[in-house]
Amino acid sequence: MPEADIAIEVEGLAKSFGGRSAVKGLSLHVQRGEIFGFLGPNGSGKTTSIRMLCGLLTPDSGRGRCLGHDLLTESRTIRREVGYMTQRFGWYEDLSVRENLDFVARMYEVRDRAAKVDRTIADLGLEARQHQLVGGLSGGWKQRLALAACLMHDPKLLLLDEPTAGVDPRARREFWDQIKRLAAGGVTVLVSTHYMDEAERCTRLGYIAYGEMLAQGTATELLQRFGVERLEDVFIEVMKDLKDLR
Ligand SMILES: Nc1ncnc2c1ncn2[C@@H]1O[C@H](COP(=O)(O)OP(=O)(O)OP(=O)(O)O)[C@@H](O)[C@H]1O
Repeated sequence: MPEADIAIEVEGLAKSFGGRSAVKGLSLHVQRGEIFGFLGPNGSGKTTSIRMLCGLLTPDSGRGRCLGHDLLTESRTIRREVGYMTQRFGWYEDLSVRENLDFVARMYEVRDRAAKVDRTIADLGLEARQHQLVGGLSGGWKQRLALAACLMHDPKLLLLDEPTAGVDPRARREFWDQIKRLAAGGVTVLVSTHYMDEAERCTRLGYIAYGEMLAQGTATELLQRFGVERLEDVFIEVMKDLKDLR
């Protein structure tokens, strides 16, 4: 596969905190334009993995590349080129929608900043509320704004950590429509989720528990491999295998 077609290729990434292992040897290959879903119980290492992939956390061991840049030596470049949406959106609640977006655009040194902020506000349909404080927006709007903000510098790789937690079904559907459009345009997406209907929308899935990637594949492959009909049952089977191994 030509290198340009691979967005993420990492081998054996590991990270411990205070002697406790959070991620144990994560290996992952994600092709450009894929939507890769991270599934796993709370505390299984999804956020830690995502932070290593976007250059925010240095792995204790392992190696690899994101968007062709070395994870260990070019983490600054990676940080500038990926869009990372955290579980908590991290808005300045006492600044307006426009001020928040302008801040993000400055941080990423977006060219034609004012025009980009204007376009983002128009795309969101938030013209009438651009001067409203973010603290007064609903959860659904904050989430839309968060996605728009992490797209301002036109990243080729999006890392989304439980991006739809706590938003209503309609907002989730709109969110996923946008993700599909972005992926069709060549953006690679890695998304962690606890929702099985979202897992079904991913091109491939990885199940993580206790810091280990226990199974990977398309939804169809995983259902066949474990002889079950629903993705949540794959999860149960994966956890059973884990118990047998311990
Ligand atoms: N900065 C940190 N300092 C100490 N321990 C940490 C830190 N970050 C994560 N951990 C620990 O590492 C483990 C993995 O956490 P992580 O947040 O990566 O899991 P997760 O799969 O994203 O969980 P969730 O679904 O709840 O978000 C947990 O035991 C967590 O307490």
